[in-house]
Amino acid sequence: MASLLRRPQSVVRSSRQLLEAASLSSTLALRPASIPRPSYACAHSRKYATKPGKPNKSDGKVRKPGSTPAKGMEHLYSNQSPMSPKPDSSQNNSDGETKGPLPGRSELTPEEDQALSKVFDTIKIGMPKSMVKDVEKALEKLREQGMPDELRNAIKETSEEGMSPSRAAKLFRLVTHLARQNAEEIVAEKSKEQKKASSSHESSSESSTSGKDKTKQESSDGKKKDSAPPVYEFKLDLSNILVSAFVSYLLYRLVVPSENSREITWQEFRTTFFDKGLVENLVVINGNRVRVHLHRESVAATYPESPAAQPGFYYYFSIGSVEAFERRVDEAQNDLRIPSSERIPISYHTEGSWFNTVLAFGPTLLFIGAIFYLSRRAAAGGAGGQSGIFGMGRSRAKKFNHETDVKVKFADVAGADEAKAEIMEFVSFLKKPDIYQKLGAKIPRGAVLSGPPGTGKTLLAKATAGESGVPFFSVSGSEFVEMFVGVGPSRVRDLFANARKNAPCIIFIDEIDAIGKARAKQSFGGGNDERESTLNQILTEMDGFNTSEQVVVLAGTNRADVLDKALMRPGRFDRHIAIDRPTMDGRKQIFKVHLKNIVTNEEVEHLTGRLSALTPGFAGADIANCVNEAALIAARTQADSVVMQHFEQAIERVIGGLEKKSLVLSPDEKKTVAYHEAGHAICGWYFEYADPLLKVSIIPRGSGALGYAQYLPGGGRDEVLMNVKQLMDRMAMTLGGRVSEELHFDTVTSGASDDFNKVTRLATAMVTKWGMSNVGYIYYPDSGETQETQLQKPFSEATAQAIDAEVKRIVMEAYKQCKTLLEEKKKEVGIVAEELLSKEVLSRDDMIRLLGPRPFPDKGEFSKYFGGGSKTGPIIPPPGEANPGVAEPPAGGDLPPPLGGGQGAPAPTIFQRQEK
Ligand SMILES: Nc1ncnc2c1ncn2[C@@H]1O[C@H](COP(=O)(O)OP(=O)(O)OP(=O)(O)O)[C@@H](O)[C@H]1O
Repeated sequence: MASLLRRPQSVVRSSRQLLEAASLSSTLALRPASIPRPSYACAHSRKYATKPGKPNKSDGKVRKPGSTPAKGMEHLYSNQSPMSPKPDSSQNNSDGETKGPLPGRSELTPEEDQALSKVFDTIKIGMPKSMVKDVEKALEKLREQGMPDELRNAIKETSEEGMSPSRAAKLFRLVTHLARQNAEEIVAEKSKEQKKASSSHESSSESSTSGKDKTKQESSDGKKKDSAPPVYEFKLDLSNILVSAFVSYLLYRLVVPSENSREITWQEFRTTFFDKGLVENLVVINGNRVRVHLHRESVAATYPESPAAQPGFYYYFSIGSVEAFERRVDEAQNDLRIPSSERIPISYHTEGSWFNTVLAFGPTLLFIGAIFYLSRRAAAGGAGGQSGIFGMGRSRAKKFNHETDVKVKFADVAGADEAKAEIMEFVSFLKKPDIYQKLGAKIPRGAVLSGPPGTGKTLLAKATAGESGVPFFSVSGSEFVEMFVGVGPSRVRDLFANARKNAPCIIFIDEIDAIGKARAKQSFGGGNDERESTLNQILTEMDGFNTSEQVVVLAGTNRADVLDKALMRPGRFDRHIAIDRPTMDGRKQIFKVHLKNIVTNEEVEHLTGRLSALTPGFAGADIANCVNEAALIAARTQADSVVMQHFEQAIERVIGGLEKKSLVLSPDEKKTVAYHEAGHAICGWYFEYADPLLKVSIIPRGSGALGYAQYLPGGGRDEVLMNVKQLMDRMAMTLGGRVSEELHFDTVTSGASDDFNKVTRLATAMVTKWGMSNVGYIYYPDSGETQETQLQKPFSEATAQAIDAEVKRIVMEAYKQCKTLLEEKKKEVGIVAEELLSKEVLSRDDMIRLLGPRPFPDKGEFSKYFGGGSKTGPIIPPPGEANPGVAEPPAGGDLPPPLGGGQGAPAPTIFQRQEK
């Protein structure tokens, strides 16, 4: 014990901290853990102090009043344990107090006494006085009754041979026992004192009547004390001290390596111990370290102050190799002429600390643990363990519950009436399969919904699930593809297995082209095997359904043309539902759907009509975005409701891109842009078949557009066909910008490149696709349009030259047409350009004001929504348009092609800035 306590200062320090922490703890919940049982008993005895229970004199045991020990715990409070003192009358005085060490114990040695005092002194610093008293009492008790031999031996053993789990457990048991015994005695003493005090009290009250009142008062005080809730007072007893010190020591030993050894050099070893004959033997540990065992008595005599005199203390030194060490020891012994019979014995040991052992086996154990855990997880997941390692093969499909998640109904999908009608059949099949089955009809397996992005394919699939009230599994084609081989097919299997379990249900595979692309005839390098096997698995699964299984597979794609033929055959995706960009009426409906959530006071019919006329070529997603954008603009300007102007700004922004406030043009540049745009505007105004002009602007927008003129193709009608006259007028109008520059300036700029691109595309299409030239009635696909044209042109060199010549001729014709007009209308161009320079934006009403009404009647519903007296004035950009939170929309050049399946889109003529 002495050596244990004497050694590290830090043991003392840490034990003190532990005690302080325990004493400061105020919550009762924490106490049972930090306060050992004897203290708890103390508290209880105090509670009943005014009326103590009668101690059982017959067995001399001290017990908590009113309590009997629990079954099996009797020995805890008996004196029968091996460490308990045997009742011995010779050692008890009349008060029953013990004198001298108890049996099984021996007195503290002076060193132990000194070390303990040191520990207790440190503990006492800063402690409340009442506690200091207890600490002193505890030490006094230990001095009086001595240290149990068993404990002393265990400590000695530990300090000599090191700590081991069994020794730690033994020490802990012995120390706690000692502490408990000590506490019991203190409790007994206290109760005795209290008993004495109360009896003397009674006698004094009997003898003196004058003291009656006082006694009453005191007894009432006592009652008060009794009735008051028991307040626990922390008492520091020996058990606290010892247990805390011991726990601290254990912790300390675990964290800090043992200090009962010290490294020395060979020279020190030799001069201090070896040459003086103090070495008993040497132990080589692990071939790299030598532990020096000394003759303790001789060391104590030679160096009384040295720690080496203490048992369990060792010096050690490091060695390079065992051979070199042995040679050195031999040489040293030879020098000292030690006879071979008396030479110092050297033994060899291999030692490994717990920590090293754990460290050595740690990675292996971790690895085994990880494998075990992952294999269990893999086994647990997936159908029949098919999910593969780490659950990788499990399907990533999200399951939407029809009751909670899928709230979409067909009413939410506007404008896709044909597609809705087609898909409705699936709904009735899922709802009432009997109608079909009783007639022997086989139900379609699935449908591919194809169309441009944002046209509502996913929405339609969700609506199908919502209407039929079945679960909906949504997964993207790309989620099947992983870097591991076999994961794709495994996920497909899992998805279909899940779907079968949840039948009737709908599986929706979005972007199926990611896996459903036509399998290559010959594969270069075989890189697509995984994708193909995933596709094969889908084919197999879809074949595998029997006719009564109510699982419908819907797929969405933007590229139905690239899908594998096998996927589209009857029995798999039987139905092919094309969803195109909405028509004017469709857009109206979609606007109505999305306007439901918007606060606006505009008349809905007029608003939706005008907006749908303004947005040809917009898909449902674009419309949803426009409506939201308008609401954002309105919010930014702190308007109470969203008005037409906000919607138009939103559309303009989507078409033309974000306004570029930061781009400041020089006056010359601005003038060029104004005349360029005025050229377009005049052409649009005076060509009979040109698209009616909506707006001209010279505010820079988007990526590189310095100004633009916006037209309404087909006058707001959905144009299905375009004739040569319309095409020529459109091309001439597109060239109006450059021609105007030529006519008004002595040089031209690079701003017309986008116009030339459009004109060339139109002229080429007229020659190669629409049979409108001398080349003839031939269709030449664009390069890359089909697999064949990817590598070679579908026409000869001579035809190529002829095509070039024809394209050039058509463009030149359009140029001439434009030049003739603009030369004639040079004055009007000037008027519009100057107005543009002052106002920056001109609307149709401004044009009417400047040029008079357009000389040709407007087509379609144009005049209904854009006729004179339009409800809106020119669109003035709101202050601070720049909105960093909204993604920049595509530039005008990225708009849908001018002629895409009969849908003429409003490609504004854009004055392009030269890209560096
Ligand atoms: N016909 C429509 N009626 C109402 N809203 C629509 C319509 N079409 C599209 N939308 C809106 O556009 C959003 C996007 O549509 P959806 O995700 O269905 O497009 P998609 O065709 O699946 O696109 P992608 O091909 O890129 O996957 C919808 O959430 C909806 O707000």
